[in-house]
Amino acid sequence: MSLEQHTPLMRQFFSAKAEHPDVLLFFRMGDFYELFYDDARKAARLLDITLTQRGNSAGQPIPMAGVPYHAAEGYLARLVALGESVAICEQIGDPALAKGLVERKVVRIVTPGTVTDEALLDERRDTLLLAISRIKSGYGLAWADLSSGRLRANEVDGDDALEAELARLQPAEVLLADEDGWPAAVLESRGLRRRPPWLFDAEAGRRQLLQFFSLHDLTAFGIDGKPRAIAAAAALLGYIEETQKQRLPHLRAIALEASDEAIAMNAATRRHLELDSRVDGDVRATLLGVLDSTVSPMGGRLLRRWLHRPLRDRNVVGERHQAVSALIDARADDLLREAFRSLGDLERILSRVALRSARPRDLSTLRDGLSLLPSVQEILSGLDSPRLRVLHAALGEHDATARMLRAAIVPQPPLLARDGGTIADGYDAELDELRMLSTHADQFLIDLEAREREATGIATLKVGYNRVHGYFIEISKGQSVKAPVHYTRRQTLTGAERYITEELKTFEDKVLSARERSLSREKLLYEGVLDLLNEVVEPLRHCAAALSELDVLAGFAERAQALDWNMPLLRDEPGIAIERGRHPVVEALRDAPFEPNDLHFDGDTRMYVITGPNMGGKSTFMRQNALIVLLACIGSFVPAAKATIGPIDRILTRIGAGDDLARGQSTFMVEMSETAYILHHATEHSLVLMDEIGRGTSTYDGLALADAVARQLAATNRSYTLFATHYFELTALAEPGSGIANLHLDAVEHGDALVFMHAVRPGPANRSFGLQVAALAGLPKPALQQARARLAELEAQGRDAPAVTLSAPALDAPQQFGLFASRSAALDALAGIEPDELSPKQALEALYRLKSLA
Ligand SMILES: Nc1ncnc2c1ncn2[C@@H]1O[C@H](COP(=O)(O)OP(=O)(O)OP(=O)(O)O)[C@@H](O)[C@H]1O
Repeated sequence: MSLEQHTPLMRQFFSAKAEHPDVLLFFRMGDFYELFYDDARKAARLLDITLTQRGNSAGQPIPMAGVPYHAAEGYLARLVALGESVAICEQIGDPALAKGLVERKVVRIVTPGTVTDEALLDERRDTLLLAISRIKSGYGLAWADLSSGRLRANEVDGDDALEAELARLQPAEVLLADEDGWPAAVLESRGLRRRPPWLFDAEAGRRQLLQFFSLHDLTAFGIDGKPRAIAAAAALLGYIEETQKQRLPHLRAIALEASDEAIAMNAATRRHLELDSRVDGDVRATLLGVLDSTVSPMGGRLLRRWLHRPLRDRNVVGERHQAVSALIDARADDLLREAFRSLGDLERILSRVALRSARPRDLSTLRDGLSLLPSVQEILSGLDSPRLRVLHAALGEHDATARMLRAAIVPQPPLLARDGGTIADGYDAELDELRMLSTHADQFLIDLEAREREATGIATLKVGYNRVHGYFIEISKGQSVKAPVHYTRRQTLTGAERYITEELKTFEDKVLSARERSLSREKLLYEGVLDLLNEVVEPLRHCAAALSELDVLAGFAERAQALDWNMPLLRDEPGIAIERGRHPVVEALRDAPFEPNDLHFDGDTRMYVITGPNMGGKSTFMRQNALIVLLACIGSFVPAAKATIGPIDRILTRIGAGDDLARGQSTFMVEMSETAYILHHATEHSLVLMDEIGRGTSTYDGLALADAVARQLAATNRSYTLFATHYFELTALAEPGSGIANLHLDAVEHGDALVFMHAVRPGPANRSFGLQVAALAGLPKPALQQARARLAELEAQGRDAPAVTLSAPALDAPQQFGLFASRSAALDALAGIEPDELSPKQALEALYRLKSLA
C-alpha cells in the first residue's frame, strides 16, 4: 500500500516509525501519546490498556492505543522494566499557530539502559548499558551508567569470563553486533539489542572516541592498545548519542576496570553465595541484605558495586578497614549517618544538572546536601585515617554554591518548574516586581468589587475570574437591569450576567502579562542556576563520590558494632586463618545463637574434607568462610573473632542449587561443567568450595569423580579447598603429606530427637544420621522402620566386607565397597533409579518396591 493513500497525519507517523522500526513509538497527539498498528497491539498487551481503532487510513481502520501525557512516566517505567524501548515523538510547533498539520519529531528514545529520569530508575541499583565487542575469542566490554556519568571498559578472554562480567554488572540493556555465535549467557541477557556489526570496529571506534572526548590520544584512559575495549566503547557511545539526542557533558572520561584487580567470581559463585539475590527472591536473606545499612541511595549503589568487586590490592582494602576502625573509635559513624539522613541522591541529581533535566526538588535536595558539608567536615576533622583524610579533602569547599542555592530556591519548591514558584523572593528584582503585580491583584479586585457595589447599589455584585473568559463582574439576572452602561456584556449564564469594564480589562492585561512574564523570567533564572551549577559540577561530583564512600564506610562501622564483627587482617603471606567465624546471614536470621567455627589453611593444609549429617551445618560452614574472605576484601569488618587472610585471586564454588533446573540443563551436567570450570581456573591463591559433588549420578561414578576432583584440587591446583561430601570413603584422602585433612560436624540423639552440634571438629564423622534426618523431615513411620531394618542388614554385611580404602585400585573394584558388598535384585533395581527424576511420592513407592525385593 503506498504512503500517499494514507492521511497526512498517518504519513507523519509512518515517517517517524520508519526511523525507529524496532522500538515502540509514542506519538504525541494533544494530551495523549498514541501508538498505532503493531505498536498499539504490543502496548495494549504489555500495559493492559485498551486497543481501539482510529478512523480509516488507506481504507482500513487503524489499531490504536494511547496513554495520557501526564501519566506517561508510569507507563514508560513499566515498559522499560520489561526491557522495551520507546521513541518519544513530540509536537514541535505550536498547534495554535501551525498551518495544517503540526510538526512532530522524535526528541529522545527511552531505553532500559539509558534512562535518567528519577521515576524510571531503581534507587539502590545501577542502571547499566553494556556494549560487547568480539574479536577472535576475546571480548571487549564497555558500560555506562548515564544517571551518574560513569563510563567503564574492560577486556576479557573466553566465554566464562564474559559470563562472569555479565553476572557482576547485571546490565539493564546489552548491545552486541548482529551476528551469530554469541554464547548463551549473552543471549539470555535482559534488554538485548542487536546493532550493525560495523559499529563495533576498533579503528573507526578509536577515532570516534577521540572526537567524543575531544582528545588526541587515549593513553590517559588506559584503553590505548585495547582494541576490543575501544570497539565496545565506540558502539556504546554511538548508541547513547543516537538515543539521547542531546549533549552529554557528564560523560567526560572512560576508565579501564581491569579484571586482575579484583577477586574473580564467576556467575555460579555469585549465585551460590547469594550476594544480593536468592532463588526465592528474599533479598533480606542475602549478604547485601544484612550488610547494607547505608543511608543514601548513592551509598547503597556503591556498596553493591563493592560487594560484586572485592579487591586484591591489600593497601586499598586495608585503608578501608582503618577508616572503619577510626570511625568506630571516634564514635563518628552515628554522627555521619545522622547527617546523611537528609543527603539525597546527589550523584544522580548532578547528572541531571549536567543534562539540564534537574527538577526544582533536585536543586533543593542539592542545596540541603551541600549545607551538611560543614558538619560532615567537622566530624571528620582530626580522625586518624589516610582514607578518611583523602575523602575529607575530596568533599571540597562548596559554600558559595550552597549560598547561591539558598538564595535562589524557595525552601520547598514545587514538583515542576513550569508552573513557577521555584525561585525565591529576593533573588531577582525583576521577578519580585512581576510577582508583586500578580499578588497585588487580589487586593485590587477586592477594592474594585467594593467600589462597584457601592456605585451600582447591587450588594450581590461579584468580581471573579475564569480561565476562558478572564476577569468579569457578575450580576444576578434579577439585578442585571441595574448594570451601568459602561459595563460590556461578556457572558450570559442561566442565573447571571457577566460584564467587563475598561478598568478591569486594563488590569487584566497587566496582570496576565505579569504572570506570563514572571514565568518566563523564572525559567530564565532557573536556567541561570543550572549554568552556575554546571560551572562547578566536576568538584560537586567528587564531593558526591566522597559522600557515597563515607556512607558505605559509616555503614560498615555501624554493622561491625551492631553485629559484633571485627577487623580482618590482610597480609602478603599465603594462608587463611579464621577464628570463631560465623555465617552473617544465617546468624542474622536465626533466633538461637550461632555456633562459631574456626578455619586454618596454611602452606601445609590445603584441603579439608568435611563430613557430617545432613543439616549438620556443612554448607553453612563452607559459605561462611567464603563470605568472610569476601567481606574482608571489600573493606568491611567480618563476623569472626579474628581473620587473617593472605592473597586471594578467586572464589570458586560448586554448590548444588535448585535454580539449575530452571536453566534447562540436567543437574549433573551443570554440576560437571561448574566443576570443570573450577579445575581449569583454580590456582594456589583460590578459595574453592565443593559441596556434595558427584551426587547427581550413580554412586560409583559419583564417588570416582569426587575422588578424582578432590585429588586434582589438592595436588595440582593446590587451592584452598573446602570439600563437603557424603562419601565417607573420601575421608581416607587425608594421608600424611597429602595436604588434606578431615573436619566433621556432629549430631547427638536424645531419644527420638536429634540435636545438631554445628561445631566443626577435626577428623572424619563416624555416622550420617540420614534416617534421623529423614524422620525430622516427616517420612512416614512404616517407611522409616523398614529403612532402619535394611540399614542394620547392610551394616552387618558391610562389616564382613573388606575395609574401604581409597587408593585408586579401590575405585576400579567397586565390589569392595562395604555398602554394596553383596549384590541383589534390590540393588539392581536401585541402580535403575534416577533420584533426580522422582517426585517424593514416586520415591516412596520406589522404596516400598525395593523393600519387597530385599
Ligand atoms: N554454626 C551454626 N550454628 C547454628 N546453626 C547452624 C550452624 N550451621 C548451620 N546451622 C543451622 O543448620 C541448618 C543446616 O545447615 P546446613 O545447610 O549448612 O547443613 P548441611 O550439613 O550442609 O546439610 P545438607 O547436607 O543436608 O546440605 C542451617 O540452616 C542453620 O539454620
